[in-house]
This record gives sequence, C-alpha cells and structure tokens, in this order.
Amino acid sequence: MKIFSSKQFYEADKITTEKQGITSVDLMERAATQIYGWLHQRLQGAQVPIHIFCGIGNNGGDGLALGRLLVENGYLVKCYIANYTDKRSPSFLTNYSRYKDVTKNWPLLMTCVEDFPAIAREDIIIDALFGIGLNRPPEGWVKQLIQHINTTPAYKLSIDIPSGLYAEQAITDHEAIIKPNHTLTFQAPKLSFFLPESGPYVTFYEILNIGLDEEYMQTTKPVAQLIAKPQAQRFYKQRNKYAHKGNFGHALVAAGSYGSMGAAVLSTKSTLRIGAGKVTAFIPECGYNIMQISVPEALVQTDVNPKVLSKIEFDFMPDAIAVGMGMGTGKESVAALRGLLKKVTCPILLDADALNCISSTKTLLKLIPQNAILTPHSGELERLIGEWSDDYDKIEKTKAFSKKYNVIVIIKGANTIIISEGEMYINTTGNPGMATAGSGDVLSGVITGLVAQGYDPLMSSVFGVYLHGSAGNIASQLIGFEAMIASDITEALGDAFIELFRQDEQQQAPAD
Ligand SMILES: NC(=O)C1=CN([C@@H]2O[C@H](COP(=O)(O)OP(=O)(O)OC[C@H]3O[C@@H](n4cnc5c(N)ncnc54)[C@H](OP(=O)(O)O)[C@@H]3O)[C@@H](O)[C@H]2O)[C@@H](O)CC1
Ligand SMILES: [K+]
Repeated sequence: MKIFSSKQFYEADKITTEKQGITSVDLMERAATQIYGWLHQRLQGAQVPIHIFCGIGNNGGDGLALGRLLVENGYLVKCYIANYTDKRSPSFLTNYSRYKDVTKNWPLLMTCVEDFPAIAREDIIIDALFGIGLNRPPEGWVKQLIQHINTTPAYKLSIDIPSGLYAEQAITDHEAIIKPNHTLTFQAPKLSFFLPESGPYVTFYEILNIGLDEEYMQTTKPVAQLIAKPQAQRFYKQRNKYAHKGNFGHALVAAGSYGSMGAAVLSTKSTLRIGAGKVTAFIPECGYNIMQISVPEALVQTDVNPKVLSKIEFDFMPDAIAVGMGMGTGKESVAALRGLLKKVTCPILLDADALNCISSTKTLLKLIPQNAILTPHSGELERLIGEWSDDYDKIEKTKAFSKKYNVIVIIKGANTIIISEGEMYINTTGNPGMATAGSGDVLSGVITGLVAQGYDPLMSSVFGVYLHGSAGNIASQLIGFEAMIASDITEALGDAFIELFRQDEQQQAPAD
C-alpha cells in the first residue's frame, strides 16, 4: 500500500474532481458519507450526544457535512466551529450553510476558552479541527481546546488525521495534538502514523476509500510503501516439487564470541528455519559444542582464535553471508571483518558488532560491498549516521548514507523501515513482545536465509522483516508479550509462511 504526501493528496483531489466531473464539495460529501456509514454501523441510531469540533478548512468542512448527515438521520449532534481565522475554505462555507439549512441554527462559534462546552464521559467527540493542511502548531485557546478535548474520557474519533499532527513533518508541540481512540483516514494512511515520535497518536486507524482517481494513485511514486499481507504474498516464491537442498543455497553465518554464542545460535537456526538449503556457522572454537548441540542441522567451522573471530576463512562459496551477531568489537574482530569484506563476492548482511566495528573504524566503510544489507538498531544507526533531530531527519540522514555507500539500511523499530536507493518501505507486522534480546539476531538469520534461497537483497530485507514480525505476532498469541523470547520467534517462522496464505473466516464465507 502506498503512503502519499499532503501535496499528492491535493493533486489527487484536483485530478479526481476534473476527471470525474465533480466539485470539491461533492468529494467532501463522499468523505463525510463514508464516515457517517462507519459511525451509523456502530451506533445504530443510539441517542448519545455527538460533539463535532470543526476547524475552518476542509477538515472542518468534513465535520460539518458529517454533522448534517447525522442530524438528518436523527442523531443528537452539536457542532462547534473553532473560529481561529477568517480564512474559511469555500467547501467549508458551503457546508456551513447546508448545516444551517437542515438544523435551522448556525453551529456554535468558539473564539475563547469560555466557549468550550462541557463533555460527559459517555459522549462522542468528532475531531475535525485540522487535517493535512496544518502548517504550524496550534496555539493559544485552540491549543487549550485540544487539551480540553484530551482531558475528557469521552470516545474520540479523528477525521483524516488527529488534529495537531502533521502528515509528514516533525512534531514541535506534543501538548497541542488530539489523542483520539480511533482515526478514519481518507484513501491512504499518512507517513506520521508509522514513525516512533508521532505513531503513538494513531493507535488505531482505518482507511476510508473516497474514490480518488485510481490512475493517479497507481502511477504516482509514493513517499513510502507500506508492507502488509497483500504485498508480502507477492514476494513469496513457490518451491518446485523437484527441488533439492542445493536449490536453496548455502549460507554462512559468521558470529559469536565467548559469552555471546547465543547470538550465533539464534541467527544460524533462523537462517535454516526460513528455508536456506544449508548453513555453515563460522564461530570461535569455544562455541563448537554449543553450536553442534543447539543446531545439529548446521555445519560448523571454527576460527583459529578460541574466543573471538579473528580470521573468517571458509572452504566453499556461500550464496549469502551474515556477519556480526555477538562477534565483539575488539582488534581481532575488526581484523576479521576487514578480511571478510575484502574477499566477499556474494550478498552480505552486516549486523550488530559488525556495524559497531565499522563505526569505530571508519576505513571499513569503503570496503562495504554494494547492496550489502545493514540492520542497525537505534544506537547502532546513530553511531553510523550521527545524531538526528527527529524521525524525518533520521530518515533523510539514513537515505543519504544508503545512497553514499549504495547499501540497504534496515532501521529496526516498532515499524521497521527499509531504505534503499531513495525508496522507503515500512513494515506493519510485529509487536512490543519482540523488544527482547536476540530478536535482531533472528532477523539477520531470516534475511540471510532468504538471500541464500535466491530472493534478491532488497526483497529479502522487506519480506524478511515482514515474516519476522508476523512470526512475532503468532508467537505473542501463544505466549503474550512479556514472556516472549527470541527463540519463540524462530519457532513461529513456519507459521508465518502458513499465515501468509491463510484466508480469514470472512474471506472463506460463501457469498450470499
Ligand atoms: N485531499 C483530499 O483528497 C480530500 C481532503 N479532504 C479533507 O480536507 C482536509 C485538508 O483540508 P485543508 O487543506 O483545508 O486543511 P485543514 O487542515 O482542514 O485546514 C487548514 C487551515 O487551517 C489553517 N491553519 C493551519 N495550521 C494552523 C494552526 N496551527 N493554527 C491556526 N490555523 C491553522 C490554514 O490556514 P493559514 O492560516 O495557514 O492560511 C488553513 O486555513 C483533509 O485533511 C481532509 O479532511 C476531504 O474533504 C475530501 C478530499
Ligand atoms: K482531524
């Protein structure tokens, strides 16, 4: 699914009205009708007071049109206009009059704190104060209105975007944003819904299709691609009946050190679980028994150094390499990584201490092969690209790094982001139970195992992140968030493949 910018939404709005021969007010009516349908389905005429807070732009226009539809259908509605400027939009004005025509009263104009209404906990609030046209943080009594709304326990529904939140710009005032229970967004989600600083304002969202021009939506390059089940299904490569293990590649996992062999075990096992034909673990000698016992399916080769990796030498041609998990950052590790980077000829994934070695020894940067996959967590990323001021700055700096070194960077987080060649992919699977030691080692194995099987590095990254999150979701259903450990994710990888093509009950039900 595509994520578009505000500018693109305005363009889509214009093209849609031109091509479909409708006015902006007609489009607004479509949007309001969709929200009305959503609410009516849930309320079924219930006589609960609905307070609609409207701004003076088109988001406010949506609120007024919704108010009229609710009144026409017998709901208890009170509409308030936050009259923060005189520059009312034309579509707002049309719906302002239409509301008056139906109710015989103008909506209540608010210009100061004294105008704020009392709201009971059972009431419903519709937030139509600001949409994607917000261009500065709300101030003064408008900010106080937002705070007033936030302090009530009443259910809050935001139209298009929580008011005060930008679609694709960093938050400057966290106290001036509506915290809704639910957001109904038009046509496609906005970038801010998925980033760590702004995502918490959008705990639940749904997309309402308002029929924006299909051709525009399909042919326009988005700001990001959201990866959910339909996209992930398209990545999957079906196995041929006559395939043998040689068809699914031989991966090398160079990892581990004394005290950190678990990282190597988790990666190696996950590389196998995701479907690599063969995996060789290259580890310091101290881990030999540990690895052989923990992962009997893996081949094991050991370093000359008993405790850390010092020279990564192998006697076969791997199809994919993962390096770094638990390998340490000392002199020996840096030398081992340097040697490996100099001779590598297949796709490579660099994780954890491999990234830390690169951050401490910047001369390694120029040895990173093109299209290498880097999987930093927040701290590792900061050491690579420097500090950032906000989520958007982080994305821009990561894009610049990815372009400069021609690498794929996976920014791990609640919504893991994959950046490659200026493109951005945002994953939708995963849960807070996955914030546990070793989860990243599993991800490295998953991606490496996909590369070994012949998925290209970018597809392996995007598909791997999706499957890893999906496995985490499946594991959490069995065990909950708190008790989940990284091995649970590995064990659920098989189910993640099955889940990819499982139809939900609704889809299976025969059509009437
Ligand atoms: N695109 C589509 O396809 C469709 C979009 N639709 C709807 O339109 C919405 C976008 O509408 P919009 O452009 O009128 O923006 P919106 O946010 O309502 O108002 C902005 C106004 O507020 C002002 N302003 C800004 N910041 C401010 C501040 N801090 N404090 C005070 N004032 C501030 C700013 O004026 P300024 O003072 O900057 O000149 C401007 O007047 C969109 O979210 C969706 O709900 C649907 O109807 C159907 C189809
Ligand atoms: K809103």
